[in-house]
Amino acid sequence: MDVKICGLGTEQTVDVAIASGASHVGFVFYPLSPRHVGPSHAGQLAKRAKDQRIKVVAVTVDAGDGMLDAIIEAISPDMLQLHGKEEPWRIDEIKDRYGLPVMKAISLEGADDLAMIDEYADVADRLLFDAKAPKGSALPGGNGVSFDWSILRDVKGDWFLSGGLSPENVGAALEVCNPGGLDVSSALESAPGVKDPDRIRAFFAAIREAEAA
Ligand SMILES: O=C(O)c1ccccc1N[C@@H]1O[C@H](COP(=O)(O)O)[C@@H](O)[C@H]1O
Repeated sequence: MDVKICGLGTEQTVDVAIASGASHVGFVFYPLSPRHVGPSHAGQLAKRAKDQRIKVVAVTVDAGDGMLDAIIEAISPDMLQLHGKEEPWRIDEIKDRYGLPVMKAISLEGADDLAMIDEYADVADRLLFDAKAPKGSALPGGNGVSFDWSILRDVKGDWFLSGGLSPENVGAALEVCNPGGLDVSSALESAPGVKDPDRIRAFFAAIREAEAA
């Protein structure tokens, strides 16, 4: 299973994520986020991951071409994660312009929201299901909020699950749905934006335990 550790900001935590088993590392380019990294620092972190053959994901929110140009120049990502309100036509445009795989985040609360899948399944290379942001949150993702995973029980495909995953609940999530990948951020932090190496290790230990059960 793919596992993406998102919102990394130091060489140490990039190394811990990779040593623990991450397939993907994510860098957040959204100034309102406590996990925001500037292109030059992200470039150094991304190089570290690429040297270890780990996929680098740039997380953006309704970014314009100028911002995407700068991110791609700085970190040469393997994938773009679009975590805003990007519509299908914009995803087509981004794919045409950059030739990179795109993962589109879809916010879910209840089964009615699954209709969004049809809208994006053909245009995005991968879908990522996240919880809807709480009212008033400045962030469209990275809120540490979960949703009812059972609505995904019959959803086919190689999608990523995210939204409030943690060492404590990832086993339960894997019992009720069948993602191709897991994406986690805020529950692995000791403070907003500060990843905790022990929490990263604990997340992978919990996945291994669930897979062995
Ligand atoms: O992590 C952020 O700060 C962030 C900001 C803007 C868009 C997306 C962001 N993170 C993504 O949110 C989900 C869920 O994170 P969490 O585990 O609930 O904290 C994940 O896909 C991150 O890539």
